[in-house]
Amino acid sequence: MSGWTSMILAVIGAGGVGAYCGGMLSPFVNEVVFVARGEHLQAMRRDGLIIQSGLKSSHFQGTFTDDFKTISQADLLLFTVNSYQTAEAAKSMLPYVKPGAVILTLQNGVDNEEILTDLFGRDQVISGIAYLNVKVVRPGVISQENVRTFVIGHLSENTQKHVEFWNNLFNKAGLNCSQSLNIVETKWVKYLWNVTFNPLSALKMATVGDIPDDAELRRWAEEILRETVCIGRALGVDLKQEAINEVFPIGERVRSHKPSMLQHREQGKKMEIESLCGYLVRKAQILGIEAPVIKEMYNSLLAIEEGQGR
Ligand SMILES: NC(=O)C1=CN([C@@H]2O[C@H](COP(=O)(O)OP(=O)(O)OC[C@H]3O[C@@H](n4cnc5c(N)ncnc54)[C@H](OP(=O)(O)O)[C@@H]3O)[C@@H](O)[C@H]2O)C=CC1
Ligand SMILES: CC(C)(CO)C(=O)C(=O)O
Repeated sequence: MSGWTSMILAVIGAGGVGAYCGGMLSPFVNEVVFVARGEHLQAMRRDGLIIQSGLKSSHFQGTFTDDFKTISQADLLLFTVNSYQTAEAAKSMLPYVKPGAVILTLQNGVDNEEILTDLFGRDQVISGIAYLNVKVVRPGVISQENVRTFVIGHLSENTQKHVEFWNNLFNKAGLNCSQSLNIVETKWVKYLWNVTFNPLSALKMATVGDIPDDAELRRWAEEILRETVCIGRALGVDLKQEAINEVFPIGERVRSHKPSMLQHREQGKKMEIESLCGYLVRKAQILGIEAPVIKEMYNSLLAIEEGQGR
């Protein structure tokens, strides 16, 4: 791969995570194409992208578009749509991704990689985790608070050089990034946490700290964790006991946090139910594993979303 400064970066889904990363990376590449839509796109076209971080507000320019043809010259593609949008966005970009371009997904969940590699092959996709707290506060404006840490890794050894490239680019832009030699396992460790806390918090409108404080909610969370570990291990993921033991202590450190699923419910937005619960329900069924609590979460959350008119 040539130097960063000659590279074109396309952000597929320039909402919170995508626009934040695209903006931060923009001084270090030749051009950034931000793929977005709706009012958020209109605002960025009119006023550029604004990122608010603490008291600082920064302004970024780029190509703002909803036309996937515009990504055809991109060398690097950052894939940051919500997981329920993955299949549709990936199919829309498929005809325009040039040979040799590398796609990095920073989405939550563990099912997006499967969809992307089915379409693009394992040598064109790498995976990562964003430990971030960003959101679109109003069209064209992203807020970022506290952490900004990333871990990325290959899905095929042939792409390790691309991982090193992205890792250097992120660090150059001040986005603390490290590499994992087993990104699937690293993603599952974050997934264990998300599955334990997000669905329950959305269902009960509870903060992270409310869950261990209530005996019944804690018992459910423990069951969800146990079922998820069972499914993960049956899928061949080496989930270590130390990582499992850390799930509740991490929850204690972020007691007042409202997981993204709860935030989405409160805002009347679609929740990542399929990626967090549906995926596990389907895998459990294929593997012949009992997962009654996850199944219950899944059905209850779908009913809530249905009730919201979706
Ligand atoms: N926000 C955070 O702090 C973190 C989020 N994540 C994960 O990152 C992923 C993205 O989250 P986040 O950035 O918050 O989500 P956002 O909803 O803010 O961003 C996704 C963006 O992609 C756009 N989009 C989706 N499909 C298309 C399409 N076909 N064409 C054009 N634009 C499209 C959406 O538009 P529209 O709104 O119109 O659908 C939206 O603007 C999720 O998996 C999330 O769990 C991970 C860590 C932290
Ligand atoms: C890590 C954390 C808590 C960051 O918001 C998250 O992934 C979520 O809320 O879904």
